[in-house]
Amino acid sequence: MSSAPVIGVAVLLVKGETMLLGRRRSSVGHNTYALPGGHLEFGESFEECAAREVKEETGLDIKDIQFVTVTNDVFSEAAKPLHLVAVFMRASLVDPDQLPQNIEPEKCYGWDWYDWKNLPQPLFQPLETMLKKGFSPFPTE
Ligand SMILES: Nc1ncnc2c1ncn2[C@H]1C[C@H](O)[C@@H](COP(=O)(O)OP(=O)(O)OP(=O)(O)O)O1
Ligand SMILES: [Mg+2]
Repeated sequence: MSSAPVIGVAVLLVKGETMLLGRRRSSVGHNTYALPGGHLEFGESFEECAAREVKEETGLDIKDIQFVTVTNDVFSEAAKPLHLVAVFMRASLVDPDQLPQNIEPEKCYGWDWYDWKNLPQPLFQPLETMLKKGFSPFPTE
């Protein structure tokens, strides 16, 4: 049986040459490194969802939230198959000195900043898909 596609919002939170990633503790993409993010709720804009999910998961306050790209992935081998449309938003910190907190430790092993050129593996599939499309948050590189 298949269910309707899910819309997720993923936030490329960029600080210098690094981005914020956490290792997932959720069933889909367990143990993979993912951006902060989650379900788009009824009536929300992508920008609102990005700010809310980052706040809920890390405590961080973000600004300059902009649409980047969208991915379309099917996790057919998952225990509960999932069709995920992920909307990628880029953002920066309101206060560059603010530290991420692991507010939902049951869903994430912890947040850290990773060098864009040396990302940890494995990455969550939508992020992998986005990178394969040739996207870079640091276009001057
Ligand atoms: N970084 C991400 N990249 C792509 N999709 C993501 C990302 N984070 C979450 N999603 C998608 C996949 C999930 O099916 C869905 C829900 O996110 P998930 O992190 O599993 O729960 P959540 O607790 O953050 O969201 P909610 O509270 O809305 O259930 O959103
Ligand atoms: Mg999440």
